[in-house]
Amino acid sequence: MTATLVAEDVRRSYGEMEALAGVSLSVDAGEVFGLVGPNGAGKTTLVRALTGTTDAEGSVELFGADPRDVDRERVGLLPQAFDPPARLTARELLDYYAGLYDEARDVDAVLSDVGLADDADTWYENLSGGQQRRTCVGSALVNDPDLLFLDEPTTGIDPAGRRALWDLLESLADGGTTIVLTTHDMAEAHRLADRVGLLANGRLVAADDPDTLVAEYGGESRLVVETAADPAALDLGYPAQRAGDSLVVSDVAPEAIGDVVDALAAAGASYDALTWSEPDLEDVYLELADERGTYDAGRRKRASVAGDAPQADTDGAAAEGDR
Ligand SMILES: Nc1ncnc2c1ncn2[C@@H]1O[C@H](COP(=O)(O)OP(=O)(O)OP(=O)(O)O)[C@@H](O)[C@H]1O
Repeated sequence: MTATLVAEDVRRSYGEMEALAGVSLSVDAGEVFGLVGPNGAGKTTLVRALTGTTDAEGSVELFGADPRDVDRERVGLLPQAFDPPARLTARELLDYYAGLYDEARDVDAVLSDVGLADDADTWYENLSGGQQRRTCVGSALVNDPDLLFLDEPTTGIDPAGRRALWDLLESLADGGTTIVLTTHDMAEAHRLADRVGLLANGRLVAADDPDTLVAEYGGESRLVVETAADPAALDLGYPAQRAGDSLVVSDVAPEAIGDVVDALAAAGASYDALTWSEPDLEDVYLELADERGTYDAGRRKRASVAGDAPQADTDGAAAEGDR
């Protein structure tokens, strides 16, 4: 497989602040690479370094060349912050961007791809936030790029529109387009990305296919039982800890849920609800981005303000019950 993008030891500081602390990354032709990480982790700075729109140390090559020397017909970029002229219609804006390229796609086809066929003649300023974002996505597609950078493309887009955009990105990837996508939506990253990279404090702390990341870092399945019962008085056969109004029972396989129900019945413990969930990419994110502590601490603080502090437990997973 040929690498479309190769970055080595990319560093970028703003004054004393090290936004990128040495990121190395390779993305193959036709691959979709999802970049996730907390606010301020450096995702946008990395996209800018990879596209040559900010100066950075280290080396970046797109199609074997410096990003600033690459034929711009081959690259599409949707920046996170994009503020096109407000008094142009969606069609006029895409016409304008299409005019910057020697070979552009048919603008009506792009408008249709991003779900704007019916609103194409509305001024940008009169489009809703989600429609504006669709217009911006369209502007990154007009040159039919071989390599597409999308910095939070679905922010503000409604669920149906988001899924339509996912379908569009999947069809582009199926057609061979290489895509680098940043997102805070873990379902989006899992669905679209062949590999997900997690950036934290300017460092890529993991990069792998989503299922491998979940298996490696997602932790155990959880059975959340809404009950006042004391776990010490139950013989559940699985580790259980209290989290607010619930017991979180770990590592119960779906076929063993009945055993837990039987154990609750045997102890005469009543419960209001029972929810089983598998770990997912969000658990990986919380684990690797070191956000689990922040999340739980926030919950403990809110609960104690409400006078109902969840009981702290040994591994800090006190409040996982209602995720
Ligand atoms: N132009 C700039 N001048 C000074 N500091 C900057 C600049 N751009 C980014 N930073 C800082 O660099 C760090 C990384 O920012 P960046 O925008 O890359 O994060 P991000 O992961 O994209 O965040 P978000 O998820 O909020 O979009 C932050 O601390 C930010 O304040």
